[in-house]
Amino acid sequence: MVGNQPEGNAEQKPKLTRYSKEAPVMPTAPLSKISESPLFKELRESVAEETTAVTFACGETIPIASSLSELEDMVPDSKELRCTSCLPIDLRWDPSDKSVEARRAKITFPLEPHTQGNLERLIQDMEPATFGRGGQNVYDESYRKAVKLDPSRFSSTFNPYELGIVDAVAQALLPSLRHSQQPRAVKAELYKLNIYSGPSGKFKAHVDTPRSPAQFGSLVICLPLQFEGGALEVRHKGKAMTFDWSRANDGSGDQPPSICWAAFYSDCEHEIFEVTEGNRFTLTYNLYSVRGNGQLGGNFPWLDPTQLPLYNTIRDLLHDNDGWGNGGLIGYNCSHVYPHTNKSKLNFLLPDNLKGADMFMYEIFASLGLRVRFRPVMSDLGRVWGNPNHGDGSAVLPIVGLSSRWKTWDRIDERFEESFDEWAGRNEKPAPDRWWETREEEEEDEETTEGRE
Ligand SMILES: O=C(O)CCC(=O)C(=O)O
Ligand SMILES: [Fe+2]
Repeated sequence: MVGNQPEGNAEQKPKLTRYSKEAPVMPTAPLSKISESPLFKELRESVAEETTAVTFACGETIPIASSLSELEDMVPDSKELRCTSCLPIDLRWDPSDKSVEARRAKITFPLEPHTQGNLERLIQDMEPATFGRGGQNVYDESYRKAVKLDPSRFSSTFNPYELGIVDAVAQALLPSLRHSQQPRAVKAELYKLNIYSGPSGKFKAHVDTPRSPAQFGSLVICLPLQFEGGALEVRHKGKAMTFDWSRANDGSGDQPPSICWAAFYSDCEHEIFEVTEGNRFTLTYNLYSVRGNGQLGGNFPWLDPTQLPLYNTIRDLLHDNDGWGNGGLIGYNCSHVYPHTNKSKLNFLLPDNLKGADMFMYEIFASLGLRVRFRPVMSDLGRVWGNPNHGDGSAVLPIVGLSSRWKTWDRIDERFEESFDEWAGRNEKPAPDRWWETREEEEEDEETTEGRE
């Protein structure tokens, strides 16, 4: 993300910094007076601190009442508008054996004792859960041991909207941006039913494959069944959040049976530790950023960037005239991954699909009148050639600010691959001279696609 200095008096008028056309190697930002200043040092340090402090995952536990009257009792104060409990959940599926009666292809959660046999039938009817590796769907029990069912084969009475889960996710992970043109909202789309069974069900560290550039996260709902182990750990920038739902939700302890849920940005690495016993039963949803329905209530939860800790630091830096001269560029490496391989989609969706700290930085820059643009920036190509295998075998393409594994995106934009090859000297064409760039002929386009200040 790049913020140009705002238009101001003649001295502060912005001017774009360019990299020399002759530069054949990876451009690095020229040191300027301003980038060496103590204020800039403070900014770098604060950004590093603040961006790791921003939330990347959230979750909750919702108790299940056995009946409508119990549900009413569980909410003693009628003024309590928040949805704090839910009713039992029915799940029905298409059995592989068509002669199976409908009542035998149905489970109610919390599990009714007479439906134990149905649970076993469901597991039999499910399919091995594959995952994407090197652009292909593979089944490898040493990496992922689970069974899954596609939504075309099951339906359930569970609805994450009714329980306020989607609203909670929107508030925690996708608050609306003041400087976007319209409010944004969250759409949750049912993706799979998964069962991780003991003794060795698991899903080792991975990043979910986004189904579209608008997908910003994943939602996992854990239904009440007895299991041991199987904690979900979500990681981002050296921090980890663990959601351990074993015992918590089957109602066998002091607590009522419950629904547990977690949502996280899709580029965050996560892992399901081994289920040692029982069945860990989850519904997964893809989360998309969509246009909101308006603000008729006048109570839309905008972010107020002026209240963010970094706001003052950046404002002071901009007002520090000594060093800016004819203006300049401030570069900020995004802390999450975006669909950087497709320039038109990147510009079309931004800033609406910005996540966590990136969204805060955008708001700060925009509220200070900076013109914000997004650029994929290459870095450290040696890592691509030197270490083609990373973790689960996928090649790593490091991009400053947009560090990503190839496998994260299903379709790699061909133009991007071509430029990448050119840049890396893999063919005869001259290497592109700039990645951290602004091209004169693109200026008009950018105004219409990105000029959202
Ligand atoms: O079941 C879970 O906790 C998460 C599942 C998961 O990571 C996935 O399906 O990609
Ligand atoms: Fe996942």
